Amino acid sequence: MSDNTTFDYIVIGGGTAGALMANRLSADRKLRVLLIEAGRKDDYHWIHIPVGYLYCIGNPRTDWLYNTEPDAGLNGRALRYPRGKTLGGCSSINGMIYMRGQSRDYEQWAQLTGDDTWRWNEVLPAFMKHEDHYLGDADQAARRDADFGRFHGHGGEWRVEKQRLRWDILDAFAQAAQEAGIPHSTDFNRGSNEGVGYFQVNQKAGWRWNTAKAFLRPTCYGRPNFEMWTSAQVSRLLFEAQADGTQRCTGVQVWDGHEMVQAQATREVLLCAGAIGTPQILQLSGIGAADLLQAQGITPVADLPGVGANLQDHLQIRAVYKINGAPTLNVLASSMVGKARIGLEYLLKRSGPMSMAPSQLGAFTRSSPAHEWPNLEYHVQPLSLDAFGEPLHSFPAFTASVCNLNPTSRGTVRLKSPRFEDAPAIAPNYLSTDEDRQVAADSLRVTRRIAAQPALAKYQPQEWKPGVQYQSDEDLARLAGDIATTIFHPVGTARMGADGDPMAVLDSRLRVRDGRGGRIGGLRVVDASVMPTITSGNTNSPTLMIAEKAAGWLRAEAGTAAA
Ligand SMILES: Cc1cc2nc3c(=O)[nH]c(=O)nc-3n(C[C@H](O)[C@H](O)[C@H](O)COP(=O)(O)OP(=O)(O)OC[C@H]3O[C@@H](n4cnc5c(N)ncnc54)[C@H](O)[C@@H]3O)c2cc1C
Repeated sequence: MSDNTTFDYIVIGGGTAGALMANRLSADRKLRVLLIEAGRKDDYHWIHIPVGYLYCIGNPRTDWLYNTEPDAGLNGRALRYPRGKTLGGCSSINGMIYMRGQSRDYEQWAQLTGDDTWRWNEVLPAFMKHEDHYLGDADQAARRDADFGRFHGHGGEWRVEKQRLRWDILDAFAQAAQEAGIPHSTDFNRGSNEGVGYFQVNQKAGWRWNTAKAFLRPTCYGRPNFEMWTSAQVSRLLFEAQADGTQRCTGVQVWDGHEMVQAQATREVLLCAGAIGTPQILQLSGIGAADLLQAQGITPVADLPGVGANLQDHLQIRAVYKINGAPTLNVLASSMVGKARIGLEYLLKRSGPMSMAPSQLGAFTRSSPAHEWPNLEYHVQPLSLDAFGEPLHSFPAFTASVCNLNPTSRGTVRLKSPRFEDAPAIAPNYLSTDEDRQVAADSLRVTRRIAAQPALAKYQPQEWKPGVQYQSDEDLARLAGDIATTIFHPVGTARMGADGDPMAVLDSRLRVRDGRGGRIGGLRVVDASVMPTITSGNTNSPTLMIAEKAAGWLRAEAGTAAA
C-alpha cells in the first residue's frame, strides 16, 4: 500500500468486470488506478486446472461460501451459492463456457433503458474488442467461414478455444437432439444460439483462462500508475454532500485484515463486486430501500428500493439417465487406475477429463412451440451426482441439465445485519411463478423426447431422476424443485433502467441514481448486477462486454479514448 491513497479511479472487486476495468483505465499512464479485491491472488493451482472448479467451489480460499435462504420453489431446500473470492472473481471458479446470449436480450435492454447503446449491433463490437478466438489463429484459416470476421475478434485478451475432449455419450445425445428437431450448431455466439453442439470455452492450451490472467497479469502489474490491494474488503462507500445539495462518492473504507483504512477517488469509484457483493456494499453505504436500511440502523443516503431487488438466476433441472455401453466419468474416475490414466493424460497432453469444463455439450431450444426464441439451455455432462460437492454416482450415467433462460421469478439480496463481515440474505425465489413452473415441467418433457430418440437407444438410457412415473405438470414442477440447483448466474440486483422507472438503480450509462431524479456523483456500478433482464445464456462474457462499454465511456470522458 503506497502512502498516497488518493487515486483517479477506485475499482472495487477484481473479478470478471473489475479486472477489465482496471486494465482499460490504467492503460492511460496519467490516471492513477486502485483495484481492491477481498480475496487473495489467483496463485492457487486448482484455479488453473480446468477440473479444479470442483475443489474451488466450497473452498474458503476461493469461494465466499454463501448459502441461499430456504426456497419454497425448491420444496424448502437452501442451496450452496458459490461466488469467486480471488483475483478473477467467478471467472476463476466458473464453468469457462463462452456465451454471449441472444441478440433479442440486448434489444430488450435498449427498450427497457431507452438507450440504443445496448442494442445487439452496438454491443457486438464490445464483445469482439477483447476476444481472441482460436479460429482467428493463422493455422485455422481454412476452417473459418465467410462470416467469421463479422462476429468474432482475434488478438484481444479473452481467449476462446474449442474443447480438448469428446465423449461417445455426448455425441449420441447431440445426434438424438438433432433427431428431435434441434439443428446442429458450430457457433452459439452469432446472435441466435439455437442448436446443439460442443461449447467453446475460455481456456488456453488446456489451462483455465480467467480475467486475472487476461487483463491484469501481463499488463497492469507492470504499470506504475496501477496499485492493487488484495485480501482487502470494502466495508462501505464514502460520500460528501455538495454545495448544490447532491451527494458525491469520494472514496471507500476498507478492512485490510488488520485495520480500517480509507482511499479517495478524485474521478470515480467503480463498483464491480458482483451481483451479491454490489447490492450488499450499496446497502451498507446507505443506498437502498429506506425501510430496510433503517431497520439495520443505517442512515439512508438514497432511497432506492431496486437495490438488491430483481435478482434473476438460471435454475438448472438435472435429469439423470443411467446408461450401458459408453464410458462416463462416474466409472472412469471410480478406480485408482482410471484416476491415474486421467492424471497422466493431462500431464502429457493437457487433454482428457482434467481439461474438462463441467459441461461440454450444449443445446438451445424451445420448451413449447409458443416460444418465438429458444428459451431453454441444456448443459449435458458425462457424469452424475446428487449435488455439487457430493461424490459421483457409482453407475454409468449422464446428466441432461436444462434451464429456463428467461425466468419470470424474481428474488432479493438484503442485508441481514449492518456488519460488512456478515453475508446478506440471498433469496432467489425460484419457480415462484406459474409460468416458470410450466416451463420447468415442459423442459423435462423435452429432455424425455431427446432421450427417446434412436441415436441414444444403444445405450439404453433409463431415467433415474426425476423418474418416468411422474407425468403431470404438477408432479414435474414439484420434482424439478427437488432436483434443481443454481447454474450460478445471479444478475440484476442493481439494474439499469429508464428515467422514471422507480426500481431502476442506475441510468443507462451505469451511474447511480439518487432517488430524487438526479445522480450520485462519482459512482458507477459495472458488473452482472446492472443487467435489467438475464441474458439467454451464461453470464460471464456479457459481464465483460458491459465492462468494455463502460471503460470506453470513462476513457472518453477523461479525454483519453484514443490513448
Ligand atoms: C461456479 C460458477 C460457474 C459458472 N459458470 C459459468 C460459465 O461457464 N460461463 C459463464 O459465462 N458464466 C459462468 N458463471 C457466471 C459468471 O462467472 C459470472 O456471471 C461473472 O463472473 C460475474 O462477474 P462479476 O464481475 O459481476 O462478478 P465476480 O466475477 O464475482 O467479481 C466480483 C469480485 O468482487 C470481489 N468482491 C466482492 N465484494 C467485495 C468487497 N466488499 N470488497 C472487495 N472485493 C469484493 C469478489 O471477491 C470478486 O472477485 C459461473 C459462475 C460460477 C460461480
